[in-house]
Amino acid sequence: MESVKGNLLEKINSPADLKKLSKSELKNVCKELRDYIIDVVSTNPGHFGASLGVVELTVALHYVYNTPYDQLIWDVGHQAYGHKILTGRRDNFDTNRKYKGLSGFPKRSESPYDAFGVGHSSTSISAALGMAIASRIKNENDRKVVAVIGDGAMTGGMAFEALNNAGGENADLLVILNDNNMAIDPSVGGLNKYLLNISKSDTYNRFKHDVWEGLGKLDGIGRKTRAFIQKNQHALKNMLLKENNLFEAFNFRYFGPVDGHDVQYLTEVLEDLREIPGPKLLHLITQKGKGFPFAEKDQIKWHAPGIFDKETGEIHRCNCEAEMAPKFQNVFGETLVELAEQNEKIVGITPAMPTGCSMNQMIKQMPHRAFDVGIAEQHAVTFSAGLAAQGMVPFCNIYSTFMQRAYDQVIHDVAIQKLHVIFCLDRGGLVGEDGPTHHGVFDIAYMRTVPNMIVSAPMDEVDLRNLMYTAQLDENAQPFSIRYPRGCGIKPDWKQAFEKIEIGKGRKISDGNDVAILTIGKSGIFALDAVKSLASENISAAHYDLRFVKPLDEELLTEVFTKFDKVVTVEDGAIQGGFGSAILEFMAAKGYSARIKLLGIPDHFIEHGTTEDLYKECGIDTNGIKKGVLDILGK
Ligand SMILES: Cc1ncc(C[n+]2csc(CCOP(=O)(O)OP(=O)(O)O)c2C)c(N)n1
Ligand SMILES: CC(=O)[C@@H](O)[C@H](O)COP(=O)(O)O
Ligand SMILES: [Mg+2]
Repeated sequence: MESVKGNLLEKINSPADLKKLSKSELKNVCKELRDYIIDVVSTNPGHFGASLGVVELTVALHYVYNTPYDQLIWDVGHQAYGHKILTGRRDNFDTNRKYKGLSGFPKRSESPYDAFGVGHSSTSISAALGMAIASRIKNENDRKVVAVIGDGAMTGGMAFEALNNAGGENADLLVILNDNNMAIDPSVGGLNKYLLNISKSDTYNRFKHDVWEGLGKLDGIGRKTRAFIQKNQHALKNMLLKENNLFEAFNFRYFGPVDGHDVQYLTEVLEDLREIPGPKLLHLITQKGKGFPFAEKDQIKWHAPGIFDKETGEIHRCNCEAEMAPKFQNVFGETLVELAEQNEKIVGITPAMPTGCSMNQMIKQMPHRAFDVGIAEQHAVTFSAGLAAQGMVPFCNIYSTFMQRAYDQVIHDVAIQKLHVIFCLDRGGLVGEDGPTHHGVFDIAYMRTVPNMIVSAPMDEVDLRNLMYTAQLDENAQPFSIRYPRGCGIKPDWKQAFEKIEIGKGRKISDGNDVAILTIGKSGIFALDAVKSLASENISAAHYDLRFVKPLDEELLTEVFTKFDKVVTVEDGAIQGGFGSAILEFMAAKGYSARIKLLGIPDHFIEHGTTEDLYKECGIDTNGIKKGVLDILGK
């Protein structure tokens, strides 16, 4: 447990303690809080740069607002470590993201200060509006609600749906746009250009700053005049900027841009804004990684760096890379470039995860054929459909969990029209410390129900490459999904010549007589070891890697159900409607009868922890598979 340095933070067990301090002490609180976040995250890895960027905002918000009565919603929530530390979780913050420890994101069940559970982007304004309207209905007129949303999250369509509705309702809420010109990678799109223009517009800012500073020197009258300016600043801005402010077009009063690292100034601004009714947007300019030079300098790497040395900035590499087994994402990234070099119709699309999915390689080498569309999964899918409708072959890479956002677009815009879009669902399966908001465990079920969709999952990196190669062939011009896990595979020698895979074809990995183990995707790797362990107990288990969930390899399954009357299926995915369900459907349709055990994710949300902890909890690791076989054999 890292010890808190300095004597202010160690006395803050809730925002009530913070409020006892004078404004002049807040700067020191920020320093201690920032140092504590650096200390803990350097040894207990998690999201990093984002929390450092909102230290001052976090202190100012809990100083001015009456949390938890006033409600504070953090968009995505990866920047809420300071919020957690100030709201009674300082002493157990070292359990952040650990199995049975604190969640890495705000979570209603964890604290009354966590007004809304987050993890997926762009939800905060909608949730805040719901709370504001509820307060209005309940006549809780003194209750305030604040949504803190980043410039990246603001590119999510849902944010604009909420702005529109909030403006129409004339709801009393404050949206704080935390603009650091970064998502995980640099922010993209027209909104980014617009925000840069506002932030850099000298005319307005110079006037604003000079007048504001001048007024600051006059206490009483200064405050009142400042409040007057704030109340009427949109007219002032229009006059000076002679342009309609995007947010005011949604009937929001726009305030800013304001320095997000001046805690005293921020506190005063928030005190004024708290008393102004109606929809308001405060535009803050912050720096991701603020106060930690390595993170300020390389904001992408320090979004979630892993374990690091806080003195030298050296980041420890994850084990698998040390063992030279590549990450699945890197195999995807390199293979995509290789295929694009030989097929000029190939284009790449990622909704704001170029580094996360390794499409940054294609973006760098072929900038006219690879697109980061912002945090906009629904748009990414239909943008891909448009590309395919004109003969391109889009590789649309979306994390399995984030693809949940775009399910209708997959059906309505791609599958019904049977367009040749290749969905690469990275992070398929349990992802570990990000927990239930990020586990990609529903994609097998949700993709296999879609007509015209080919659903596949490689067991290793060689098969990932060959599935990608197969998917882009003209003969397979239809919707195609390939799901693969976070982290590393098992094949250091993965870079082999492409081999076409027959659609729907699975493979027998090893023969056996007592039981058949059927796996899909990375679960097959655990089955390899389970078969060996069972053999040492004289149990002969056959292992089949089905490779496709749809279409199923009916020839292989006929062999299985002809030979075996005991079958175990394994998937890193929801059992309900998943791979095992597909096998049951096959059995029923063909009239086979066998004892069958389905191993996978049970019908509840799996919390956070290491993937080892979680695979064990779900019984889909080597020991879990072995136990499943022993159970079905009655041993
Ligand atoms: C729907 C969805 N898509 C993608 C992500 C992955 N993601 C997490 S944080 C982030 C960038 C957020 O940028 P911003 O809102 O500006 O916050 P910052 O990190 O700059 O503080 C992304 C793309 C997500 N959490 N949710
Ligand atoms: C907060 C968020 O949604 C992303 O930062 C996500 O945690 C990235 O996941 P990976 O670390 O698997 O890329
Ligand atoms: Mg940002």
